[in-house]
Amino acid sequence: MSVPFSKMHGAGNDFVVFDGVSRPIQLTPQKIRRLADRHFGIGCDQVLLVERPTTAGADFRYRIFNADGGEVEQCGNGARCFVRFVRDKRLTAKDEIAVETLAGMIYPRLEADGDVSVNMGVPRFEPAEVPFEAAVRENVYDLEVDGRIVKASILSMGNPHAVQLVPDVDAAPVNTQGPQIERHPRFPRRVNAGYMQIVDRRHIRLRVYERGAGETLACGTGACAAMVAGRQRGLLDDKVEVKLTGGTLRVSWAGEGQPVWMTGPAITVFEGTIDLEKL
Ligand SMILES: N[C@H](CCC[C@H](N)C(=O)O)C(=O)O
Repeated sequence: MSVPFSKMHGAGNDFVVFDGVSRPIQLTPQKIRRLADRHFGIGCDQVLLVERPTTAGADFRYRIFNADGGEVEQCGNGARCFVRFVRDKRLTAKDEIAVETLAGMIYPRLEADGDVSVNMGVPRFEPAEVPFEAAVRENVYDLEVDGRIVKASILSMGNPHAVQLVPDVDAAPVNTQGPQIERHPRFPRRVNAGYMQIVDRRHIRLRVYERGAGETLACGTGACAAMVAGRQRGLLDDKVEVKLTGGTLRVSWAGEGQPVWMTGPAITVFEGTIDLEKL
């Protein structure tokens, strides 16, 4: 049975998006891996499935599957593409949408210039969210990797992040050390490994080795986590431009207990149909 999909990206982090509202769509981990495969499938970092909400007050439920087939709690670039998708598919006429995710509610908003802003919720540091005591100052922890100690800010944007400060992202060991951090024994649900270079108090450069996807051209929750980490260390102001390989995101955070806002592009590249039974 052929199913329509949209191929989309947010700053180069790319997605295959399905409408599970108009008709139910069943996706298994094996089918997700095939869909995400850049040779045997369509190719993407994550697959997004839009569904009817299961909680009162939500307009939609939005499910996120990494290229490795695992379902995860949150995806920032995906949330922006979700808004573009439901508006273009006329599944809603709202500008601000209440969206249910595994990490709780988020509230993305379509801006007049076509960009999308997302209230990504309050960053979390407690042990239930990250497997470290939150007593450490600025949430910077020692991680032993390859016999050496690396210092990383550990926090959750609904999904777990370990963010390091590096002098030059171009020279950062994203694809050698990143996989080791992703699967570090201190992270029972694995983790997204961020490498942040501070340009000045309002500009950072960032690369992320994503849990379940590898290095992506952009990571929205990673951009939020990096900005929070930098701000907690007293190195960043409350509004920051995050330059990633695939584009630039704008992140703002007023501080402890406040939500993080992220703004950036959401692009539909092409539409297609695919027979999921043949995958
Ligand atoms: N790899 C992430 C999910 C996608 C996040 C990223 N694509 C974003 O834009 O936030 C994780 O396993 O938590």
